[in-house]
Amino acid sequence: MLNDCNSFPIYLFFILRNSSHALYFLHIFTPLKCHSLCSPPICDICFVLIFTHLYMVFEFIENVAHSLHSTSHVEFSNLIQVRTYIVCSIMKWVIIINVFYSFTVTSSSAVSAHMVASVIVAVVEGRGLARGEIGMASIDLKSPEVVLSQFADNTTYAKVITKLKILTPLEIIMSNTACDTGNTTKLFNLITENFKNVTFTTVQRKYFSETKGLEYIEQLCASEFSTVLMEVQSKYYCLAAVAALLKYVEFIQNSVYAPKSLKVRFQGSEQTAMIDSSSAQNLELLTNNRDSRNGHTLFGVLNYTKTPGGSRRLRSNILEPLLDAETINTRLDCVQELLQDEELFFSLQAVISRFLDTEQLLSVLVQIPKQDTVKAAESKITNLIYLKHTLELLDPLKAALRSCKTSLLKAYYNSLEDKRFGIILEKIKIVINDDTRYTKGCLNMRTQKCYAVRPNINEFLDIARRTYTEIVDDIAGMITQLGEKYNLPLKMSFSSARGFFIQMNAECVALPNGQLPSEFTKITKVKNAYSFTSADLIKMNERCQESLREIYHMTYLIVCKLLSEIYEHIHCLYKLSDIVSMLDMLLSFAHACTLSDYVRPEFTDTLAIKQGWHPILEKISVEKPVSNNTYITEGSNFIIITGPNMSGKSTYLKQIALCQIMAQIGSYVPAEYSSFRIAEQIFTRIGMDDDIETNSSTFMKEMKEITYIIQNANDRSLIIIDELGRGTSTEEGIGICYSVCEYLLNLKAFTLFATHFLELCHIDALYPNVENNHFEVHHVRNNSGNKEKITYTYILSKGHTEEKNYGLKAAEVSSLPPSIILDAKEITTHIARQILQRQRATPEILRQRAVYHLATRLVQTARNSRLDPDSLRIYLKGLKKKYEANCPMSEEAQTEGGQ
Ligand SMILES: Nc1ncnc2c1ncn2[C@@H]1O[C@H](COP(=O)(O)OP(=O)(O)OP(=O)(O)O)[C@@H](O)[C@H]1O
Repeated sequence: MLNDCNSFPIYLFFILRNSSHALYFLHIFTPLKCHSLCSPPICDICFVLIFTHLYMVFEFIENVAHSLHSTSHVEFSNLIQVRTYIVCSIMKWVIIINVFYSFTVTSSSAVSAHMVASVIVAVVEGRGLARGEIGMASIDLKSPEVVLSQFADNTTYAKVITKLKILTPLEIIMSNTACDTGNTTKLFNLITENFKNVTFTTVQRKYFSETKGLEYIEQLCASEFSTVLMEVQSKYYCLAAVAALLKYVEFIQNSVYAPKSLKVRFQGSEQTAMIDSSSAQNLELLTNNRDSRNGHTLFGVLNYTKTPGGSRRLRSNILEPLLDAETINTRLDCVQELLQDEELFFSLQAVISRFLDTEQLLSVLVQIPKQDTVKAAESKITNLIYLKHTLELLDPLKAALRSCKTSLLKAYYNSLEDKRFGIILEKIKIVINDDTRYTKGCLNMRTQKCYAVRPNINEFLDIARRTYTEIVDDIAGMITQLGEKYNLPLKMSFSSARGFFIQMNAECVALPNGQLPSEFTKITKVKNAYSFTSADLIKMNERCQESLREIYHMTYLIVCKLLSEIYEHIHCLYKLSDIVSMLDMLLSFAHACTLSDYVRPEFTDTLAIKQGWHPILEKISVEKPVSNNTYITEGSNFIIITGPNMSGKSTYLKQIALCQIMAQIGSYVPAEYSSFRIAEQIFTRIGMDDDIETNSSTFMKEMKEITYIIQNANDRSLIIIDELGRGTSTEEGIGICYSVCEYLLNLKAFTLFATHFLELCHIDALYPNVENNHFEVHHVRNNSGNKEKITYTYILSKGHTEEKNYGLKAAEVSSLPPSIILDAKEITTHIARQILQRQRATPEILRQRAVYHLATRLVQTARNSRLDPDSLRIYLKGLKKKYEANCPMSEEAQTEGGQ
């Protein structure tokens, strides 16, 4: 039964006296992690509790040691005693520092706290002939939305892995048949390999039942989203997955979802652009390759969101940009209006920043706990206060949106006119006090919860509250008396861990013997502030807790009744959370634009960027990056980019992909002008400089990535390839690059291909749709005139680079010893001479090559033109045969030319 913080039985409270002991106990004696909202292996609360307990133990020993010294006249120089005293003091401080550190870390990462994984995914694969057919269902524990998907995947299971990486799951569930002893499926192996840090759970195959899945959806799906039933009725695998998922979530959360309360959505892979996980990593969309903590990512550039929902939405949009130009333009219209109307921007931002996590709120509201624990009661009351707070923000939100002009903002305004919001608020106001509101600080919130329900609704509640008030007053009175007794400036304080305690500023107080009166216990001192308690105060705290538990229990019953009355209207909150997160994201886009001169993108058949720059580089560097132009059309859809090392090739390639993603999520773009063709997939193959793998595995990684691109690319893809073939020998590298290029040239995908193999540049002679571009560098001789220095312009120009041996030049700039560079130069010249000799050919071979290249080019032109390709091919084949009959090709030319 003890499987998580949320679900441990209530009797533990009594056995262990209070919840903190219970949590502590639970974490020590159960190896399972918390499933609620804390991350494995132990949640922050329990971490602090354990340290608090350790602290108390050491404090006790320290006090004993100290009192021995003062009372029994034992020499303090007694070695054991001194040691005990010192060790305990040190341990005490270590604990304080650790707890302090844990809080600092928690607060510093508060911005990203909502990014902590909270998604559980169930995956199932078809068997026999249906192998490769994948069903997936996921639920975010912070949001009551179930997302289903079903698709066919190939043997590399790239789609499943990509989808899972986008979801960043906390836990993955699969059927136990996927890993029968000694007989694991390929999908199982791939998932466990790729998600090493994710908890993996297998459940019996019988729970993957499509009939049960359909029943679940019929029961739980809110009527507004019930059309999903039509979509998924015959999608057996996603139904099977959702059955196992919901059963499992109910089990771990120890609660069931209220009927007709969940949003259920089917997500086909065709609505959003696909970005595979390694491309997302290469492009530094969410994590920076050098430092996973810093915000030098596309997310970091665009994230000025104020709510957790807004930030989650931005994250998911970056990973899955939109495909529909109309929807994107609707978003862009909003961003434009926000940029033009400053008042609208600031008033909207002010309201949005006051919203709490609406999705999480909904998620808790639609769950019915299986056991009525104090924690469950407290959480329901808190959430009702949050709900009131959220609904009270609707009027200011509507006021901010009232004068807006764009269709999306107007639609949002109209959605907020939904009468159900008013009905819910009215019902809440009948039961809950008008001045009950969400406030910061645990004592404030405790008071709000305690007095939330109006008086005269339940007379026992009123009596309990009076008792509670009297105890709190008694505590305050007792502390004042203690202050007067000892003539000390004592203050009453409260923390959720300690309850009420006493604080004193020691700055202007001279303590007799430098010590507090012996009546005070559990003394801690941080800077100049003493915190302590007394035996009486501890007793009063317990009485206070007791009466609070009663209050919570009675309030909970009233709140549950109220919630049962408003459940039927609660689905309008899905709409609200959608509106809030979307507005937050659009405001964030507008905010990013105000910090840098971005431009509104257009959507055409051409990728044209005038003076575009890299958005992340701009954030990192002091100076604005050098901007460049890009022009890719169907007629010239394959750009080869050359240039010396460090000239800016990779940066340029990434910049284009980032601009494309920004445009497709509805953001403005870092450029003077930009037009994009909607990309259905964005693929990148970019070598990582800090790859610690061996050369051979780097090569295998390259091959895997390129295979993935070849298998999945289509005419509407954007493909970025940087330094392919660098993990093997030059000849083989060129060979691989050449054949990959030829394959990709058959597609109308927009491809940018950066390479150091200058031999590839000649491919433009065969394919008219290939264009060569290069990065210019300048050579400057130093004062003595014998050493050359390269200056990088980062400017892209037409044609391929004329630079030779730039690797050697780059090496010269580095700290490689001059003798080695001299050797390298000699060897390079020798090899180059040998290659030249091998390449020398007779005039006849040269003539035949030229004719053959012409024929191939004609075929290519025919392929790219809109003429009837079959008749043209027959005509050209005839021509070729005729030519071969009259003038047979040499063996060399034939092998080179292929068919
Ligand atoms: N447009 C730019 N404006 C300013 N600085 C730039 C620009 N492009 C690149 N740089 C700087 O130059 C450095 C090297 O760029 P990059 O890695 O793109 O070169 P590269 O040609 O791909 O090098 P290599 O061939 O060795 O991989 C970057 O880290 C960046 O600091």
